[in-house]
Amino acid sequence: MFGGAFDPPHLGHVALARAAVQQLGLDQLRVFPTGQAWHKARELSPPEHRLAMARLAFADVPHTMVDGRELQRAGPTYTIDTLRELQREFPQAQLLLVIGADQAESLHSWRDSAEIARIATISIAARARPTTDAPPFDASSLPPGRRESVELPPMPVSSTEVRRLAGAGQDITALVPAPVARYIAQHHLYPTN
Ligand SMILES: Nc1ncnc2c1ncn2[C@@H]1O[C@H](COP(=O)(O)OP(=O)(O)OP(=O)(O)O)[C@@H](O)[C@H]1O
Ligand SMILES: O=C(O)c1ccc[n+]([C@@H]2O[C@H](COP(=O)([O-])O)[C@@H](O)[C@H]2O)c1
Repeated sequence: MFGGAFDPPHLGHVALARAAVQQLGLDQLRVFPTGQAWHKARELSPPEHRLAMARLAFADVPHTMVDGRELQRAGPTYTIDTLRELQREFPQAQLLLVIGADQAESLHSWRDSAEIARIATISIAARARPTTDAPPFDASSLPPGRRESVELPPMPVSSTEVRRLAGAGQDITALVPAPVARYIAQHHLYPTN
């Protein structure tokens, strides 16, 4: 399971997905665009756009599919709900939760985080800090459970930066897959405020 707002999906997400499939030997990676992100201050772009962009972004990643169920669920999105559904659907499967190091730092505050860590192997990818003088991400508060690491060269890209550049009318083609850049332009997403 790899969840995110994907507003928009960028090359860091795609590199992380590829590395996770390869390094963790996954039979399948399911990408879940978040429905209502209770933990984000800003309102996310409409679900249909984030779903369409995720499908474009991850189309060429082996063993990977986009699963839109969190977008259809009423109320705030909780990862534990999705993991419980996956457990019921695939009772024989070993479940892994793929997250960036920034999310690993706050996972202890997610709903039912101890149960998340019991159900799924927490698989953490390194993530560059927004500024070079900031301390490294700290995953010491993770609840007990199985762990994996996903090696990823630091990719200093974020959806925030893509939105900022797009809003300023600047080139985003080095930061997002080409079909996503075209989609953003066609649908006039992220206009300047
Ligand atoms: N550059 C990156 N390197 C490693 N992991 C990343 C990177 N960008 C995002 N992730 C991980 O991908 C998942 C989904 O991230 P999300 O969709 O929130 O992107 P974001 O770039 O952090 O967005 P925003 O800037 O809007 O907060 C999270 O687990 C996050 O840690
Ligand atoms: O379940 C929770 O309480 C919870 C709290 C924060 C984040 N998450 C999930 O973590 C994933 C990455 O979140 P984000 O903020 O990096 O887009 C995404 O799938 C979110 O739904 C989940």
